[in-house]
Amino acid sequence: MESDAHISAIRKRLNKSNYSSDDFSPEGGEEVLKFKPAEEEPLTRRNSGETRTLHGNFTDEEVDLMFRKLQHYNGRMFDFDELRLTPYDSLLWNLKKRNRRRGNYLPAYRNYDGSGLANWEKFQKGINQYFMYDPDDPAIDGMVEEMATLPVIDVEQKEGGTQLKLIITFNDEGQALFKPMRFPREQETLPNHFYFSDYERHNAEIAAFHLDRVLGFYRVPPVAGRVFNMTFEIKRFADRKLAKTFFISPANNVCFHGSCSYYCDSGHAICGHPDTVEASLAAFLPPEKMGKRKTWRNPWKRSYSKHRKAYWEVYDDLCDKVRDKPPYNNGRRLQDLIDTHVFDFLQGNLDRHHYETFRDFGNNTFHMHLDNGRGFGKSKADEHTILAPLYQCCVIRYSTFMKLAKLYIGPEKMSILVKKSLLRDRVSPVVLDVHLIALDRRVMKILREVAQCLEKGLDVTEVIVDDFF
Ligand SMILES: Nc1ncnc2c1ncn2[C@@H]1O[C@H](COP(=O)(O)OP(=O)(O)OP(=O)(O)O)[C@@H](O)[C@H]1O
Ligand SMILES: [Mn+2]
Repeated sequence: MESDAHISAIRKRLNKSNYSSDDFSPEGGEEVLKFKPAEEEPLTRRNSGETRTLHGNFTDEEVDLMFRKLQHYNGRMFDFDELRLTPYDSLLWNLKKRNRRRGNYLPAYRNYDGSGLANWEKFQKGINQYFMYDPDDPAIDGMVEEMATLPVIDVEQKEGGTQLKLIITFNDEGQALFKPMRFPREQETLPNHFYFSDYERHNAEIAAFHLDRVLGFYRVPPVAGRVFNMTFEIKRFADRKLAKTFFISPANNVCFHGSCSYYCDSGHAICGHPDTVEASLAAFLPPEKMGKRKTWRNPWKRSYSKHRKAYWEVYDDLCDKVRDKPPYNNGRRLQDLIDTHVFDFLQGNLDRHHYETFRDFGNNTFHMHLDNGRGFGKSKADEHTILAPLYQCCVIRYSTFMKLAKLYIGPEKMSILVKKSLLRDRVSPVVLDVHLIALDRRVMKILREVAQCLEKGLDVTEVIVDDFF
């Protein structure tokens, strides 16, 4: 079925012109990016200001001292000289291969024959107890390409949730969750806006998928950007209720607003230019009957009120309670929760009120990172409190620590790796460089929190926990 579409997807993937790698010019062994001066804060200037490295040179004495102490403490686990020479991909591989546990797959897919499946079916079948997808599985890139290109055959509004979302069905019966572009990439979160009243960003959903992949987490369902023709690809397939919300704006653009509990009126419409709109498409997870999910309240959830603070914002002993109770009292889950917050700190996402796991996998499984639309909104400010679980528990997973340490030491930097990954998307540049540079700064800040935990005299093995994940 649809084998032509699959082959053409593969062909397109191999087409190097999709990767505008010309943007990268080697200089001094490090990849640097030329971009116009006058953009943002001064970064490392070279050649009298003409060329600047994409990444800021973020270093911190506390972090450097921590590395020296750790290397002295255990030169095998913390060999930072070796780490500098190890390519990031090799580090990911080395960390992964230490774990011999294979993990279960969703039992409902056991009898699905692998051959003849569409890529989206292979993705669903391939969901593992320890990862949402295998990055080396060609079905994953294939599915991403297909979400960006396959003809649409149906559009539905997704019920529930606060903002408009559509369920898009493609002609191979795969489905994706659609979030539209609301404003240009230059527009940052307004300083007086609460995170819970801010619009979601389609490009944050795309960037989160790539960031998660660079981190070697594989906990975000694949997301693709796509430019939609609102008339032919959305309105044409909409039911009466949705179709009725389409209109032509005074500027002669096609707009629609759908129906939902917050931003679904003509004052908050999604408008095309004149009839096309960018959107993010997240691969659909298996239906409940194939992969039942469990929703967990984040213990470090924010208050979602402009008047109240959450417990953890006032007291710093929440972790004492959390770490003694299931599911965080044994196994991987506390480290997973802290990974979630590391991930959110990097993107600047304050909106992680809940997270989900697959019931079939029990408690010994990864946290799904769905709903990342509220990150990448502020490039200059870092929301330190997103790291509260890290600095209140003083725990970080060893593999996560080593990945961040590598990206701190370089020469590969998170900004460059994420930028390269994002170049593959159709709506590239997915985020502006200022947001990528912020990633490097945040890597340093996470490590500084770890350094401060160690300086408290806590045992290294209690702070940097090696659970082999
Ligand atoms: N890729 C996906 N496949 C299937 N369901 C998904 C996917 N991503 C998210 N969902 C589900 O869709 C629901 C709403 O998604 P999301 O959280 O992005 O919307 P929201 O409007 O921000 O909701 P809320 O306001 O509750 O945060 C969630 O319950 C989630 O379980
Ligand atoms: Mn949400």
